[in-house]
Amino acid sequence: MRRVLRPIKSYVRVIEERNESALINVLTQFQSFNKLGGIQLPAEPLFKPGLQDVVALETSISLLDTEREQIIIKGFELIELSQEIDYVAMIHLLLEGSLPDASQAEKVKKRLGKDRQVQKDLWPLLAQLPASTHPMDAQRTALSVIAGYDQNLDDRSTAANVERAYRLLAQMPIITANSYRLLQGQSPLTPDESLSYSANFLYLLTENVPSKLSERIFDLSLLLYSEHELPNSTFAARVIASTLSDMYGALTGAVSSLKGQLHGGANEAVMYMLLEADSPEDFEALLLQKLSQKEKIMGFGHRVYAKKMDPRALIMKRALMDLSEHQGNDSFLRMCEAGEALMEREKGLYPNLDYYAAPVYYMLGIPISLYTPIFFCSRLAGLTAHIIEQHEANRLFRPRVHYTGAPYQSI
Ligand SMILES: CC(=O)SCCNC(=O)CCNC(=O)[C@H](O)C(C)(C)COP(=O)(O)OP(=O)(O)OC[C@H]1O[C@@H](n2cnc3c(N)ncnc32)[C@H](O)[C@@H]1OP(=O)(O)O
Ligand SMILES: O=C([O-])CC(=O)C(=O)O
Repeated sequence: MRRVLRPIKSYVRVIEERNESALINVLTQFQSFNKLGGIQLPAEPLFKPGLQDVVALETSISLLDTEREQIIIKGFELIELSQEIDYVAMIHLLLEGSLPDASQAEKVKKRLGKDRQVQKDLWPLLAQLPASTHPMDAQRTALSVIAGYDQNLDDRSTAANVERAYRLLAQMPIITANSYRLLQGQSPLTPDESLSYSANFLYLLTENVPSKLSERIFDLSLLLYSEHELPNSTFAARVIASTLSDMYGALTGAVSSLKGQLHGGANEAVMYMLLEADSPEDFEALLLQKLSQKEKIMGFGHRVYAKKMDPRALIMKRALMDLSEHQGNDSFLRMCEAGEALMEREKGLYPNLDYYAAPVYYMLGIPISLYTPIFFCSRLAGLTAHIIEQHEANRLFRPRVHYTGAPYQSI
């Protein structure tokens, strides 16, 4: 009897609280009771288009706490972290679970430096890709190739996976920048050992040793992109990892997911849109025209933040202000501000991180088709942590469907 009463009480409570995801959990319990011959309820289809608000898994990595407007990563808040630590410390936090002290930070830096050796066979292979290949597709191809060099591929233990994660974090910036160079018919660059992780990455992307300001802003962008709970790409990676497929396989799925314009691909789309306009007025007219044609405006809206500003966008906006002041050119800043005001007025929508990351990358001199690949390189820290967590406590993902096809008929 107690087993029957407990879900009824929870049902009443969640109805009162209008808590949808809790309601789903309780309905699941009711369904089990149905099966056990307990109380009878009409079968409720547990169907949420796009899995909106569905709690799909347990994680100790991160949470978007929308009520407190906080992005919690391993118990710390991302925006607070962005004022205190660099991207390398974030890698330590995500892979080791704690903020590094000075000697641990030094160790991670050394480890990322040591693991930079990319298999030389990779360059001739990537050079054979058609020149029109998007660098994200080159990233995906490279991941498949380097899987073949992993002597330990079937070892999904945490130790082996952490080792792999560090190696990928060390190599992927080099692979990303050099695959772009190869696609342009240029030869690969060698990393500059004297530079920090982020300065070296930016150097490989632009062929220029960055100023301190550029280095700081680029590092900040990597940190802000590094982890964000369960976006489509992270879910894709965990779904693949849940078959006990390896880290490279899970990451190739994540790259493909991230490439789409509704997700990571938005940062490139934002930049192409900004370049279509010459002035804030011109940009407003462009956005109004797109809205009148029911087009989505890239860089606005978010499944979880919905009608609130992505807190990361605010930090990137400040970075754009700093760069604009330093370079004596505020044309993109003024266009972005005009777009932001217009979208708030017309649609009640606010920018996400991609909206301000795009002009920041442009002003840092980075080629546009590398914006989403950079997002992937940064997100590798979070993605690998999620794949490790999935392999540590695995349950195969295998949901059901709401069938809308024809009913059974005999042939
Ligand atoms: C780092 C990241 O990956 S952040 C996301 C980056 N992606 C983008 O910037 C792409 C543009 N944004 C979007 O397409 C959406 O806001 C998403 C995909 C991010 C979230 O989408 P969902 O949660 O599925 O919301 P959905 O697309 O159903 O939109 C809800 C309503 O807001 C509108 N809306 C949402 N975003 C936008 C937008 N960017 N431009 C115009 N209208 C929008 C929709 O048209 C819809 O309106 P309607 O109810 O009148 O039909
Ligand atoms: O959380 C999401 O759905 C998308 C996003 O902002 C990210 O991956 O950084």
